Order: sequence, then C-alpha cells, then structure tokens
Amino acid sequence: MTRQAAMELKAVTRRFDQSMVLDAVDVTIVEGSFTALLGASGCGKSTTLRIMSGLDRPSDGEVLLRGVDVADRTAYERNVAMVFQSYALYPHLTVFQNIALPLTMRHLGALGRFPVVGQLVPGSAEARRLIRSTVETTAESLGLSEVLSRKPNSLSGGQKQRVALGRALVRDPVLFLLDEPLSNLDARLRVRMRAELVALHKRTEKPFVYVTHDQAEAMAMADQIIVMIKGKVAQAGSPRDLYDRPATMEVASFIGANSINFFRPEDGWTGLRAQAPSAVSGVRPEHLAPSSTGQFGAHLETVEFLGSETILGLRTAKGKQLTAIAAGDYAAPTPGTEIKLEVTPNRVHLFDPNSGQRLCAEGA
Ligand SMILES: Nc1ncnc2c1ncn2[C@@H]1O[C@H](COP(=O)(O)OP(=O)(O)OP(=O)(O)O)[C@@H](O)[C@H]1O
Repeated sequence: MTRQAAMELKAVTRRFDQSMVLDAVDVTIVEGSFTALLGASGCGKSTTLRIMSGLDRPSDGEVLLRGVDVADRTAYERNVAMVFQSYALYPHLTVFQNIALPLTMRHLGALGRFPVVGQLVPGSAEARRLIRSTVETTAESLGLSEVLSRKPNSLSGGQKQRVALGRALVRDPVLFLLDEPLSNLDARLRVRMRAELVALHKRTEKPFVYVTHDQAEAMAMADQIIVMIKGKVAQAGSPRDLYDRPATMEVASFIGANSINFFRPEDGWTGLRAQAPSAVSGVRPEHLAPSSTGQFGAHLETVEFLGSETILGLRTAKGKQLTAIAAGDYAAPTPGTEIKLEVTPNRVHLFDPNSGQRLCAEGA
C-alpha cells in the first residue's frame, strides 16, 4: 500500500539577495515516515526545514501539506511542530508551563490564562483540566513526571530536550520538524536519545523530518535519507539504497562510517579497468581487507585498533592513500611493511570521472 504524502516541496528555490541557497528542491515526506535531511554545513538543510514549517517562504516553487498549498499559512496555522538544537524553552516558566504552552494558547483566552481571574472565565476550568491531563500523560511518556515543577535551568541537556519534545507532542501536530535536536548532548546521551526519538516516532506514527550533518545518526534513525549538497537534493532513498547504490561520488563520500577510497586510472589498480577504462572505482574501507591472495599491494602506515575491528592506513607505490578495515584480531605487521589487499567481489562502485555520476556497480 502506498502511503500518502504528508509534505511535498516541488521545485522549491530560495534566494537570499543574489545567492541561491535552495535550487529547485523536490522532497516528499510520506505519512508515518522518518526522514533525515543530511548534508554538510551550509547546504541548505535548515532553510528547507524552515520552509516546511512556515517560518520561511520559498522564492519559487510549491509547499504542499497533505496535498494543500500552504504557501500563505503561518507556522501556527500549518500545525507543524518544530524542535530546535537550542531547546528554545522559557527559563521563567516551569517544565509543566513550558510543555503546556501550546495548549494554553489554543484553549484559554487571554483572561483565562491568568491564575486567579482565569478561574472565573466560563469553560476555563474544563480547559485547565484537559491541559493538566495532557501535560501529565505526555510528561510521563517522556520520563519527566518528577521534574514538572522545576525550571529549565535546573535540568540536564537530555531533560531539556525532552521538555522541548513534550511541548511539540502536546500540540498533536501533523508533522514534526527537528533541527539537529541532539547536537548539544554528549556522545553517550545522544545515542540514548536517538533510540528514544525512534521509539517516540513509532508511538506517534506521525512523519518526522530530522536535520543532521551526522551520517551515522541518519543511518541509524531514518527510513528515508535525503542527501543535500550545495542547495540541491543529491539523492533520496533508504539508508541501504544510499550505501549500496550511491548516485554520485559526493554521496558515496558522505555515506558510510569510514571514507570511501576512490581509485582513478592513474592510481594503478586495474581491477575493473576492462569494464570501464576511464571510470573512477569506489571501494569502501570495509570492502578492502588484508589477504595473502590480495589483488594489489600497499605499504602499511597506521594501525588503529578499535576492539571489534582494526583500521589500516596504507599508501600504494604510486603514493595513493587508502583506508582498509581488518578484523579486530588481525595481527598487524609493523608499519612500513607491504601487505596485499583484497577487494570484496561485487562491492566496487564505478563513477564517471567527469560528472561524478554513478555508472554501475560490478554485479549490480
Ligand atoms: N536569512 C539569511 N540571509 C542570508 N543568507 C542566509 C540566510 N539564512 C541562511 N542563509 C545562507 O544559506 C545557506 C544555507 O543555510 P542553512 O542554515 O540552510 O544551512 P544548513 O545546511 O542548515 O547548515 P548548518 O548545518 O550549518 O546549520 C548558508 O550559506 C547561509 O549562510
């Protein structure tokens, strides 16, 4: 069953003065999906997100929310929720009040918001009860029940980010937009919050769009990754598609924990030359390993033991630097020794040397 599009950007362009920040960007976010917008700093990820939210407008192109053109609707009218890296919490309000804020704005008039006078406004007692129960349920699901009366300054980074998520959740938005929400957290907490966000996404069944420059984060969380390069969509697909069939050399460089090795004809390795004599061959370090029967040799320069694997830095006779990965128990010879390297069959990506576009993969 094909899922409906929650949000679509069609040929969206954004110019600031003379500079083109987004160039004819097409994006489809389907209902229930978890999409990562991935790219280097300045490639236009945040601008894309702000255009989805209504905080910014495109110079050209269409923004459709559930099939309806929302170009003229404000962020509030679109009912999309945005969560920022900076949390954007109000320091003078308690955690309860911060989470409740969108509901107080929606359900209570200006007078009803006053603590004492508000009690006298018709309907306000019922609205307050509804707000209390929604905030308490949300806080419980985020593990915040114990800190509802505290102010944000007394919370840890992870708790602050949960409060920001809580405030987004109570609105029951049609779409969640998250701009690098975990980047202020330390590495260990980030990994835990990643899992919490994925679980939250499963519970809400709402589409999430998640901006990150961290490919590991995108690979771990998303079911669709949109790689942006210099204001354009370079490739959109599942993490596996992007890893197995990168559309360009730039995408191939961006996806994968260790940088891919590119062999040009002048680098001397002739593995796939018969198939495409002028092509650039891309081989990921995890598909290049030491083997006594390897196809070519290189000098070992560095050995980085990581426990489960060992990362080898090498240099060929022609001066080409390479990275290969060996098993954790690999008995590395001393640096300077020449070792033979074996390429995993069917794992070589071929690219056009001029355009950088994918030509094909051996066996693919
Ligand atoms: N209001 C603005 N006026 C002028 N230029 C802008 C404005 N907003 C963004 N830009 C420029 O647009 C480009 C893309 O910015 P954007 O914030 O979308 O990138 P990004 O991929 O989210 O980067 P980062 O990961 O560093 O946040 C940058 O070169 C930025 O300087």
